[in-house]
Amino acid sequence: MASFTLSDLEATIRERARSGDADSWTARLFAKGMDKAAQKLGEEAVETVIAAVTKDRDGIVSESADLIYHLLVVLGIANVPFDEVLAELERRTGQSGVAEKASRNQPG
Ligand SMILES: N=c1c2ncn([C@@H]3O[C@H](COP(=O)(O)OP(=O)(O)OP(=O)(O)O)[C@@H](O)[C@H]3O)c2ncn1[C@@H]1O[C@H](COP(=O)(O)O)[C@@H](O)[C@H]1O
Repeated sequence: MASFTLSDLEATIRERARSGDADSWTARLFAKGMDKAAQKLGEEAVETVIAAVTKDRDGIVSESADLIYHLLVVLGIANVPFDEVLAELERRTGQSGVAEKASRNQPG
């Protein structure tokens, strides 16, 4: 079980973004802004999908790591703390996804 948490990664991203270092991928993405960061997030999502459908297990692990990192960068640029996403996930516990979807599709 990894001891590294998404909070650790979020803190690193915040620190690297502030650093403005030219050799920091994070700082470069923050400098380029949301459009570029969101584009990278989309690319990593597609690469994760490709790894999944081709049953490339190592690829799924590696592309998921890229995907999650870039999601945290996008959240950082949007000033959304990851804790807010966790709170939303917590709010959803206890309700099945199927029931939630059905409740959204009620007429009126
Ligand atoms: N987890 C990551 C992480 N995952 C992916 N990446 C970078 O994201 C970039 C993705 O670029 P590309 O799309 O060109 O790479 P690719 O997806 O392999 O694409 P292909 O070349 O395969 O098409 C690469 O430069 C990766 O190094 C990351 N960069 C940083 N981090 C974390 O952020 C920390 C700070 O990094 P810096 O900001 O670079 O100091 C690091 O110590 C890590 O903990």
